[in-house]
Amino acid sequence: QLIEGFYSSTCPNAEQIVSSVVREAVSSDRNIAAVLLRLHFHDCFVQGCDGSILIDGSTAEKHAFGHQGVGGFEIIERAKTRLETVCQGVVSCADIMAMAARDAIAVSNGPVYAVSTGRRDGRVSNISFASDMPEVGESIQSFKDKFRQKGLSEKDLVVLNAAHTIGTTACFFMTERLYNFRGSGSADPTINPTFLPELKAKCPQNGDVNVRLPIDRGSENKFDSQVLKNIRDGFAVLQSDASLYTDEETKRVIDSYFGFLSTIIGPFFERDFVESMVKMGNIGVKTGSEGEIRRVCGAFN
Ligand code: HEM
Ligand SMILES: [Ca+2]
Ligand SMILES: [Ca+2]
Repeated sequence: QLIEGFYSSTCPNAEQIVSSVVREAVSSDRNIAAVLLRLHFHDCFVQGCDGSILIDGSTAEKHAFGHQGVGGFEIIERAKTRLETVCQGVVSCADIMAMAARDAIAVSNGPVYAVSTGRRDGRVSNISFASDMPEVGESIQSFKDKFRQKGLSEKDLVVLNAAHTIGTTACFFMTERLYNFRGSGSADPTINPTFLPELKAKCPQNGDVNVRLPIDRGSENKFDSQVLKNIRDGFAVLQSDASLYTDEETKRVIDSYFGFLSTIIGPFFERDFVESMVKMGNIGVKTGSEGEIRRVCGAFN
């Protein structure tokens, strides 16, 4: 139901406005690209891609534990404010996030693609509705189930997790993996032994959990398939990423991008990523007369 260029007559500059807001934000802080990409994912996984995550208030969804560390709200609001001055009440906050994620990928040297629009903003945002968010320490089976519930395959699971090719994580998400993996009292055995001391040095036990480290070692600002190589070689930073190589099915997906013929006949990571992003951007969308077009992204009308 979404279409490319939904705003081409009602707000012809919509995409350009979002893109310039994203570019400005990224030029003052590179990591904003990753933040915006993650924001769209977190929006889509709870109540669909409907802006539910943007609502302010103490009982709102954004405060759910599953959304820990999510940000970029002020960038979306800035784009919304500019859009309201040129086309009042036309562009949804849900679409702004989808466009911003697309632009964030592009500015990180990732694939450029047309984003479909026409999403409307939801009227529900509740702190207790975020249980669909996958959390870093869950099992691979649980990740498969949670993606499957959203209509996403094992391949989508792998390819979308490769969004971790850009961005950072707080040590907060590393503690269990480094010091008490699944209750073992020691580190995740899949961590390459040459990498473990490096990770432990960055995130010492009982150290500051707010310290951040790149998720894609050596390539955190570039949108590429390095993250999949890192996962294969034991250089995954997040436990959830590492778990993708502990399962036959998801392992096969990762390996498929490095096969002998993959550079010639595919599969091609960037093309597959776009395909999966488009699927993710369609989760539970509200269209037509459903929902509303918010005046500000942080509040219902
Ligand atoms: C099993 C699924 C996933 C899990 C468990 C997971 C977990 C995490 C965690 C723990 C972080 C660190 C957050 C922080 O410290 O602020 C993170 C960051 C990130 N995630 Fe995921 N993630 C998953 C899937 C995805 C997907 C599908 C996308 C997008 C398509 C995505 C995009 C990102 C990005 C771009 C960052 C970096 C954010 C930043 O630099 O602030 N993730 N993820
Ligand atoms: Ca949502
Ligand atoms: Ca990278």
